[in-house]
Amino acid sequence: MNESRSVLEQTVGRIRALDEGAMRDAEHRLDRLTKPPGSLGRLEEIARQAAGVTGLLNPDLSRKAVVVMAGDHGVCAEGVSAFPAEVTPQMVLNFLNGGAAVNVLSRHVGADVVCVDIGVNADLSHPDLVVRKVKYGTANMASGPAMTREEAVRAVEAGIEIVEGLAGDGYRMFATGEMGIGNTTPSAALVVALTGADVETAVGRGTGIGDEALRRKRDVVRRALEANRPDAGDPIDALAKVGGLEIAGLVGVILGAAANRCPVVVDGFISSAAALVASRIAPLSKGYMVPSHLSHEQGHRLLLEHIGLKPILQMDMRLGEGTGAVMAFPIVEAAVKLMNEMATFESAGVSEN
Ligand SMILES: Cc1cc2ncn([C@H]3O[C@H](COP(=O)(O)O)[C@@H](O)[C@H]3O)c2cc1C
Ligand SMILES: O=C(O)c1cccnc1
Repeated sequence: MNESRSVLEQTVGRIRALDEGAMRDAEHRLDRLTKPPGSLGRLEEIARQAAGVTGLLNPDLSRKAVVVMAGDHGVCAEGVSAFPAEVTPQMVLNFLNGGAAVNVLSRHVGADVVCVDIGVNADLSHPDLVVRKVKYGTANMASGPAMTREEAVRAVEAGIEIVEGLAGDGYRMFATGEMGIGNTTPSAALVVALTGADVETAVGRGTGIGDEALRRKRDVVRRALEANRPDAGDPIDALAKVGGLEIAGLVGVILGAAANRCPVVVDGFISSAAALVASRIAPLSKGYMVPSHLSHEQGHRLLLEHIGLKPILQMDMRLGEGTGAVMAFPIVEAAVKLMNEMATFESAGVSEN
């Protein structure tokens, strides 16, 4: 029976609810620590979540990777970004040479950057580049589907397989990152298609477009939804018609992390659009998501509220690449350390009340 199920179906089938017993043990432990109950705020919530995700009170999350999915977008032809599409392959080389913001932050926190060509519109080669190219960029969604359903599933499965490989190599915590000029446009289209949000709220300035381009971008999203009529009840249909290859790859990263009982830290607007799709494909995957920051991108607040994720940081960042997610890695590790290394009232001889 199992052989006939796709990698995606098998992966979704492996995702379990968080470990209630481990979360109860975590709560009990947190309440014994030398502090007023609840006084470590979100750090306590994160520690409890880490226990539920891994099934362990003291998981070692020190091996961590940000998976940066790169892909191009046919919709760039409509003038929706402040930058030209050539920047996508140029930035991929920058990631591989260690010079992008996500590289600096990853070195700072001890994380590895895994850069994946899942749909860049150029032939790139580098010993560290993971090539899982589904096609040379999406088609222009303003006039037809960005990709076929089969292509979308292949991109999701590439993300799953990359995380499976990394988990096999001992990685225990993941972050979502992306690079793809134009990708705030499909991200916003997915938000509108799957949440019913209005275009004015969901579509923002991305890399920093002016008022005229913003009007054009909103019109492009309306045209894409009109031309493709994505099915709000079918997340893969929406992903294929108005999504992107790197967004699909990140859906796979999130589902793969959840199936492997690893926390996955979700970056900004584009990554959260992937998280929305993942949560619709596999509602249980939500428990494995750790929100990182509230992006400056306009639609992000609504998107996170819709998924039910409360951002940890608010730094007015709007870069993507996984930068906000990587910044949150040490917070997750700190939460776990507090739960395990602090003295309890008993062990320290501190009076409780
Ligand atoms: C040099 C540069 C580096 C980036 N790193 C991430 N992005 C971010 O900007 C893009 C999305 O914005 P839009 O939809 O407006 O094109 C994505 O590639 C995203 O990762 C960058 C953009 C630029 C220009
Ligand atoms: O929030 C993000 O991830 C984002 C916002 C604007 C441009 N690129 C990325």
